[in-house]
Amino acid sequence: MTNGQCVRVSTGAVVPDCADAVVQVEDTEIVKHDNKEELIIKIKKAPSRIGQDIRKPGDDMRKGDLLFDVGCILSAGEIGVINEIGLKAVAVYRRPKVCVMSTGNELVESMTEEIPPGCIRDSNRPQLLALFKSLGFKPIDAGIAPDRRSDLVVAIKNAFGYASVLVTSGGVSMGEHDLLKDILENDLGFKIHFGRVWMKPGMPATFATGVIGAELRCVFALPGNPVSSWACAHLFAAPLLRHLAGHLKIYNSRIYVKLADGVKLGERPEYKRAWLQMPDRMTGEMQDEFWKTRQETGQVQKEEQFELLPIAHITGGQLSSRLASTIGANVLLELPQKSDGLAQLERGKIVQAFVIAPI
Ligand SMILES: Nc1nc2c(c(=O)[nH]1)N[C@H]1C(S)=C(S)[C@@H](COP(=O)(O)OP(=O)(O)OC[C@H]3O[C@@H](n4cnc5c(N)ncnc54)[C@H](O)[C@@H]3O)O[C@H]1N2
Ligand code: MOO
Repeated sequence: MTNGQCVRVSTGAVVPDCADAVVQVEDTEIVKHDNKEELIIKIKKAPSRIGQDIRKPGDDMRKGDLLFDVGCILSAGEIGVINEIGLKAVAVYRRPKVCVMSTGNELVESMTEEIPPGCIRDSNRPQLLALFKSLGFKPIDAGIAPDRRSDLVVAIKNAFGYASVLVTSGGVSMGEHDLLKDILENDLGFKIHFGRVWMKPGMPATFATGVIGAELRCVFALPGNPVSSWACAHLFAAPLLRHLAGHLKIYNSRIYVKLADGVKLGERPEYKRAWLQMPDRMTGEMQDEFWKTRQETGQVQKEEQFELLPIAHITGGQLSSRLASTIGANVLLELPQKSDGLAQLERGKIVQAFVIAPI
């Protein structure tokens, strides 16, 4: 190629050394050709600068750039980059294993056709197994154990043959069959770090650690009420598992949301299940102001000024037994307990919420 000449290149192809800009084919016109090759090309729109549409080696990343920080999650994009640069091996954390066990004489396998009087289907184990799997951990089904000391001791010891973290549900409140805490402390010699939390649902949530087979073991003994075990798994068990998986950010993201309806406050701080409705688009006037502020100050104004906060709809009845209140929920609203001056929150009030599922 010399002055006044050009060649056709495809996107991504090598540009000849002597060329210093690329013109898009739609900005050119063939003036003359001999049925095999273009002979004269008219450039309708001249390149605006030297180097136009040429990517130089090192434009995407340079030697010495830090691409992945310790504790980062290898999602689709990161895996793409690993392959793009031909990295043959990366050091990763092992997915933590977690055993899930239901306890209770009243429980039967969920697929049982005829449920004997006084029995119920075990829904906690399948929901907790599903939750841990969806979060990227390796859940192990440790079955149903009856409320009998000797059986529970054997079942817990067995579970620790498969994983160092055990999540149980049921048997942690005040009933005569609620043996878990006593067994952990007295039969297994575990230390109970907390055994009651001032929250709803999940007040009897228990966390204990101990040594079995020369290894540190952790137990979350969660309340049997299905929503209680579900909420405590999100709030307590998932952060520990994320920590073991090497995540730097172990807690669920917290965001501000606006209540779609007024809500009465309870005796305990409460995590209500809710789904988020994204607010309507900004009006034209709001948009003008939004962009003007951004241009002038480089700052985005507080979102609530633009009515941009998501609106939280509580998912019907919030009894700890009503597992259907988890259907479609993507946040846990953090509501304070009622106090002398505050018995309810009005519609439109802004509260904080833990994100528990894609919004
Ligand atoms: N006297 C008191 N009673 C209760 C208290 C209290 O402080 N004093 N706390 C209440 C709270 S809060 C909760 S939460 C529950 C938790 O009790 P447990 O953890 O001992 O759970 P269970 O009694 O075993 O079960 C409660 C409830 O949930 C059902 N359940 C249990 N496991 C499953 C399962 N795998 N799948 C589906 N449903 C399950 C069980 O049948 C009971 O109906 O205690 C309150 N009581
Ligand atoms: O705290 Mo319990 O979990 O209300 O039902």
